[in-house]
Amino acid sequence: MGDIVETKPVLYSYWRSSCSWRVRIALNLKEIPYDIKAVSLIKGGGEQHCNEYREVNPMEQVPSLCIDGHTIVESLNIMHYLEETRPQRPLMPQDCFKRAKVREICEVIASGIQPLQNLIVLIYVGEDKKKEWAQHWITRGFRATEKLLSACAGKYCVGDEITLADCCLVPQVFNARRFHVDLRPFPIILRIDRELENHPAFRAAHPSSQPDCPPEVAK
Ligand SMILES: O=C(O)/C=C\C(=O)CC(=O)CC(=O)O
Repeated sequence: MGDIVETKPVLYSYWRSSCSWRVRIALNLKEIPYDIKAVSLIKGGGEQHCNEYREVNPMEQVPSLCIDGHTIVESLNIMHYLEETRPQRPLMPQDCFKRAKVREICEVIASGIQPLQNLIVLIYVGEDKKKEWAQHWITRGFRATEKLLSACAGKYCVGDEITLADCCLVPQVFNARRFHVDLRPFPIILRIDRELENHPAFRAAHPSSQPDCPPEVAK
């Protein structure tokens, strides 16, 4: 035994946060055991805004991951760190062009869609307009995603292996349904989502399987 104490990673997570969900999928796929510290984004105006959590994540958002003695924020960054430090069950292809395709889908979702329908943005947009707003930006982004997937999808987003792109896609489809986006124009997105819905790593990461999921919503 050395004097390094291996502690389990801790994920600051909220059951319904699509960005926390991406990281939960990646951790599960790589079979990395972790503990969850639930941060309620709604209780008392949001626990993410309290002083203690701002020290963890100055953006006052989830997820944050404490791992290897460090705290890391931003979901894509966390997933790439996991990929670089835990090469088991790779979530990036070997081929450079395919890697670019994975990052492309991830960016379209994580930069081009999700931030526009994020809780802080919807609060700013206001109760009256928020549904139409979210539908507009998700539909616009999914049009691009569907087009990109038509060139690179196999069984999953990029080829026939599960990648970080799939970790981003599935939670965004859930959000689209939450805002009643018409998904019929997006058959490839729907097919990949269906392909993954019963995968154990995806099921275990689902909002309804989370310790902080309200009992009336949990399955
Ligand atoms: O209404 C709530 O329960 C509060 C927050 C969320 O679900 C999460 C988000 O707004 C961001 C997202 O996951 O895209």
